This record gives sequence, structure tokens and C-alpha cells, in this order.
Amino acid sequence: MDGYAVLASDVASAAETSPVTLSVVGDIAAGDQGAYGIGPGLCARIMTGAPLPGGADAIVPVEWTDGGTAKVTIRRSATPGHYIRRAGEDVTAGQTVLPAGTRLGPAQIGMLAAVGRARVLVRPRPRVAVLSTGSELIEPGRPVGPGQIWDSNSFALTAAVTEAGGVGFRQGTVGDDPREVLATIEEQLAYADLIITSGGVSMGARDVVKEVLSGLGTMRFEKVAMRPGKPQGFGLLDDHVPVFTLPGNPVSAYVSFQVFVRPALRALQGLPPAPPRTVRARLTAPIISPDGLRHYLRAAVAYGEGEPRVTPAEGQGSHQVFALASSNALIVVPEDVTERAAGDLVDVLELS
Ligand SMILES: Nc1nc2c(c(=O)[nH]1)N[C@H]1C(S)=C(S)[C@@H](COP(=O)(O)OP(=O)(O)OC[C@H]3O[C@@H](n4cnc5c(N)ncnc54)[C@H](O)[C@@H]3O)O[C@H]1N2
Ligand code: MOO
Ligand SMILES: [Mg+2]
Repeated sequence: MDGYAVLASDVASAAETSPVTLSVVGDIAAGDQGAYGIGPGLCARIMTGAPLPGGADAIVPVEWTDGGTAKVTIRRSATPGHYIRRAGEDVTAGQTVLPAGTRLGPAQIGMLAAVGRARVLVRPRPRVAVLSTGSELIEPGRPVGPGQIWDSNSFALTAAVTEAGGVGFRQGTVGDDPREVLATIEEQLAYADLIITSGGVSMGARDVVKEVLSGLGTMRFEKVAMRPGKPQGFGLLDDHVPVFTLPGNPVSAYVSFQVFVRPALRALQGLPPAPPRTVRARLTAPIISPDGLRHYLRAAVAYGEGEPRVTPAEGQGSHQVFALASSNALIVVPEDVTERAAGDLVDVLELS
């Protein structure tokens, strides 16, 4: 506190009706090196953050005084230790301030600086190569010709990697050509901690990702009981680089990232599994859902007074990027549920 450093015993009797007057020996500002010592009947004017003068054991805030500079009159008592912060009240010498495995957020970075640590050993962010496959894909910014569409997955997934704590390296697009896919993947095996591909994992005659990757490691390609995101692949390439092969449909790829890749990126950062990000919300409109599949419906959740309310987006096709971009959440409908009415409570997974 800005005020006066005193001997508590000098001001023990101070009150509005019986003020105590002390001589002020000088000023102590924050950054001063504690030039003064005080004794009975004396005090020093002191500023918040300044070192305590020898002899003093309490601070009287300036508001309790007449603010005098040569002599000061004090109208309230203070007990020993009053408004004094002692070294070691926050952390003590030798104390572990951050256990290994702690994610360094703003408060933790402040903690390190507060104990004077200019350098610490950290686990690097995982480097993630993101590759779109598909001969129909071209880069945004170029004109689309017949049969072509702009690649959106590599952009969305690279941004999702950043959001999940990784460093995304967008590899752009490769055609549905085994040699092209193989060359890009083999190159990335040297650099990447994780590889994400999209497209080319379903049943098409040109879905080449499966055949190419199967030769490079322990891959599994499965149909997962979810919508969107049914065709999935995962494995270790070259015995050490995990790869997720996400389905090509843009909404399928994004939902698959949230469900499978995001937790993997946490693990690669040495973080424990995240607590579930689901909330219970009341439906504003009915929904239907396929039997036997876990359904992730794109939706907008709104918070106001009372329970959160959730509105399913128009356009639940796995190609409908607009509905995804207008959503902030996914309604998670369990495998055995085929419909829900307006007013029902459902689980909602918030998207950041
Ligand atoms: N006979 C079957 N056909 C399909 C099945 C099935 O079970 N049997 N599953 C369908 C489902 S569900 C999905 S999801 C897709 C996934 O297929 P692929 O992973 O092989 O993806 P592609 O065929 O390469 O592409 C699907 C679709 O998405 C478009 N796409 C792909 N990449 C991008 C991108 N980077 N940016 C924008 N759009 C992209 C692509 O043009 C296709 O339209 O398979 C179904 N078929
Ligand atoms: O799984 Mo596909 O992702 O439903 O469109
Ligand atoms: Mg396909």
C-alpha cells in the first residue's frame, strides 16, 4: 500500500479520537534499495512495491493519515505484518512452480518470468503435414474449369491443427495418382510428427490413398459407425509417423479431425485427454438421425437465460460447408436414437 512504514507498537492506540503523530524520516519508492531504518516515534513514507525499511513491521495506508511529509498524523491502528508482503509468500526457494508436462499458457509464462527464468526446456509443437488428394482439386485464387472444385480441406485442416496446438504445414493438393501421393508422403516422413490426408479412402476405383499407404506401414482402413466421417484410416508409417487418412467430403474431414485427430494432437503434446466439451442444450427444432450411426449434426448453440438452446443448421450433407461455417457446435446423437423432438435435451459438442 502507498502509505507509511511504521512500528505497529507506535500506532497500536491510534484512533479517530486519539490520533498518533510520528516524524517522517524520508520517502521510499519502488526500486529504492532500503536506505532507511526507523525506530520508535519515526516512520517513512513508502510506496507500493518498495522495500520495507529496517525496524518497520506494518504499513499504514495514506488514506488513514493526514498525508504529512515531515510529520504525519495517523488515525487508525495497524497490527504487525499489516500490508507487508514477505518474500516466499508466493513460492519458496526450491519449490517446483510448474510440473513437467504443463501447457504454457499466459499465467504459466508469467510464473516463469516471475521467478526469473528466461529459458525453459519445452516440448515442441507437433509438426503436422496436411495433404488434400483429388484430381478435381485446384488452389483457391485460380479459376475453376469444368469438373474442378477449389480445395478447401487443406486450409480448414491446417487451421484446425494450429487451433489444436500443432504447427500445420499445408502440402496443397495432389491428384489421385499413386506416384504423386507416394512421393509427397515419403517426403513428409522425414519432417512430420503427424500426417493428415483427406480424400481417396472410400470405394472409388481412383481412391488411391489406401493402396499407397498400405505399402508404407501398419495401416487400418475401416468404416466407422458415424456420420459424417464413415471411411477412415489410421496407422504408423515407417514405424514412427502416425497418419490419419480422413474422408474427402469437407464436413466429414472436419468432423473427423475433431473426433480423432484433436485428441491425438493433445497426446503428441504430452497433454492428458481433454475434459469433454459437451453441454446439454434444448432443441429448437426436431431432428432425425440414422439408426446405428453416431450422428454429428452441425448446429448453432445460443446461451441466454436458462438452458442453452441449439438449432440444427439447414443442410446436413457432408458437402455443405456453408452450414458448417455457420455453426458453432455439433449435436451428438447416439447410435440408438433415430429422432428427437423440439424441446428435447441433447448433447452438444462446442466447436471453438
Ligand atoms: N460406394 C461407396 N461410395 C462412397 C461411400 C461408400 O461407403 N460406398 N462412402 C461415401 C462417404 S460417406 C464419403 S465421406 C466419401 C469419402 O470418400 P473419399 O475419402 O474417397 O473422398 P473422395 O472420393 O476423394 O472425395 C469425396 C468428395 O469430397 C470432395 N473433396 C475431396 N477432397 C476435397 C477437398 N480437399 N476440398 C473440397 N472438396 C473435396 C470430392 O470432390 C468428392 O466430392 O465417399 C462416399 N462414397
Ligand atoms: O461419412 Mo461421409 O462422411 O457421411 O459423407
Ligand atoms: Mg472417393
